Amino acid sequence: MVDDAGPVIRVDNLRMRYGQTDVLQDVSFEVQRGEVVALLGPNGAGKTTTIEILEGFRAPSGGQVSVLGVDPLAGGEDWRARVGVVLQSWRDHGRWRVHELLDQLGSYYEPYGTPARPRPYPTAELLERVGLAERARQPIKTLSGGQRRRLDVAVGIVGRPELLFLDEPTAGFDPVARRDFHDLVHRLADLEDTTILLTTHDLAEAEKLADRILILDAGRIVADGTAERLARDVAGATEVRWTQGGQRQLHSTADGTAFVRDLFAQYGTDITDLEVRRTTLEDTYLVMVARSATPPDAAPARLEAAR
Ligand SMILES: Nc1ncnc2c1ncn2[C@@H]1O[C@H](COP(=O)(O)OP(=O)(O)OP(=O)(O)O)[C@@H](O)[C@H]1O
Repeated sequence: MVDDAGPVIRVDNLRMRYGQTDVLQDVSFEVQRGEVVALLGPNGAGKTTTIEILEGFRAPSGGQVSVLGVDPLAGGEDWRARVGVVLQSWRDHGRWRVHELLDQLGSYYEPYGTPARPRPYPTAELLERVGLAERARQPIKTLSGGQRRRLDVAVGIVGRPELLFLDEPTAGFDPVARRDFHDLVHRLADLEDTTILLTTHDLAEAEKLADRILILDAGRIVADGTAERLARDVAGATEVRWTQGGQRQLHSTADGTAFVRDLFAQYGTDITDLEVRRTTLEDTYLVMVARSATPPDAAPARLEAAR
């Protein structure tokens, strides 16, 4: 029985152990319908393992997982048809033409179409969306690395999924392909109400795409919130730099505008070389990951705040 009322993803105290090594330890989070969530973390943090468990490709060692109201290990064909997965590059079927692969995979979704969610995505429209329209008749093995990755994205969304897992989707994309992909994600989320969980090492990309950020480090969730909230928690959301009396000054604050107003009210023309910069997700991420590596009794890591 599929439950559409609750969160699309619910993870409670998820644990994963390979041999003697705990790879995930008490991981808990939820993803609501229509949310775009970025799962970030250093190499080996457990991101792919988490996603593979949510996709039903791996059995966890402990805890509860529910995806679209179903335990992924027990998900049937109708459940799988609602979930899109962008895996590592599509290496089989190299002799097939691009459109043939999408036509073939798309036909599998036909019985699962509804008036509100026609399935599959028409191949021509899909190829247009992922920027492969001109490659439709080309054999897959002749595509470049970035073009294959675009095809991977097309394969992931051909069934017009309600929930889409993207594991490092833009690895190998050129800047134009990356921007097109960002437009596509916004379109899927805004127009098709697709819930998206993605991993990426590109923090600017995560900041641009995600409604919410989860940071996983050494198998534990160390942060969960919007990029703005995490920035405010770690330091001020804004960094203000200026020169006064020949000295360079730096201050982190939650409200850059109010701070700058006060600064000018107090010191007026003594202030020169003013720069106001929002704390980026990269700043926040680096502090969060450094903090989680710090022993509990040591002083917490903080962004530098002079003044
Ligand atoms: N099948 C397996 N058997 C044993 N250990 C594994 C297996 N799969 C993954 N691991 C280990 O689990 C840990 C987490 O791996 P995972 O691939 O989930 O990390 P990740 O966060 O996706 O990393 P990356 O950013 O490098 O892709 C790593 O230490 C990895 O070596």
